[in-house]
Amino acid sequence: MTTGPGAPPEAIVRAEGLTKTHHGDRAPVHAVRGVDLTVRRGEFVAVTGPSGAGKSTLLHLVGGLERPDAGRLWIDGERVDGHGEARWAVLRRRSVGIVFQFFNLVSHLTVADNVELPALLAGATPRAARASRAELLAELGLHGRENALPGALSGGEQQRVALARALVNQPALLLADEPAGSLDSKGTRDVLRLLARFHARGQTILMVTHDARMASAADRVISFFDGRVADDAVLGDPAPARPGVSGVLDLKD
Ligand SMILES: Nc1ncnc2c1ncn2[C@@H]1O[C@H](COP(=O)(O)OP(=O)(O)OP(=O)(O)O)[C@@H](O)[C@H]1O
Repeated sequence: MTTGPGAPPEAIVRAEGLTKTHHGDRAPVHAVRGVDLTVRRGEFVAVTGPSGAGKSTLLHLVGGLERPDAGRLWIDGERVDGHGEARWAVLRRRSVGIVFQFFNLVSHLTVADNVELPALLAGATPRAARASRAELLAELGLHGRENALPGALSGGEQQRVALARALVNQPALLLADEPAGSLDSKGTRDVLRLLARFHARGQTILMVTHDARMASAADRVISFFDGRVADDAVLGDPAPARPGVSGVLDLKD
């Protein structure tokens, strides 16, 4: 696929008729009912909706954490709905970073190791993994915390480590499932600013959130209801990629 002036924006996510029914102890739950969705390169898309609407299931399908019962899915141009776990693991390492509400850091690994691990698994040399980790942690205001264990950090700091881990392989797509859902208002603001900053540099983001303030940081808000897209609204012109934006985030206020 091509990018460049005049080229149509690429679809990083394309889903057609995506369907997932959960079979738990009780009656089947039709969590995602034939969803069509396109997320283009550089977009920041928020998915909102009431509890139980199927938002997390949709995100899990797009990240390969759950498998669809029906429908077709492409990630960064690759047809993936038939992928098994091994191929998804490779795809996630290369192309999809995920941040969760409760961070999911490896508790017995240092901050540095948590961030370097996915780079090493993706085939980076130890030296390159260290360099990427150092750059990201500095950018996220975590310089000096490299040797800490996650349990010694605040929730906001842990989420910033999780963000560094998700971005260390420069994924085409960042998925975020309630990324500020367990943070206080300062932590929420920090995560918002970070997502906005990476988005301003061209990072494609698909985020599930209950929080209207979080959603308002996106270019586009999809309202999800009862397993379906109820509304799909573009909030403004998508922010153009600004490769020159850089600097250490001010996380003091
Ligand atoms: N593994 C599972 N087994 C059985 N039912 C499930 C499973 N995962 C989700 N569900 C059910 O599927 C429906 C959609 O859940 P999902 O978590 O996707 O919704 P959500 O919109 O993200 O909700 P919330 O905002 O509360 O996280 C809910 O009724 C939920 O109880």
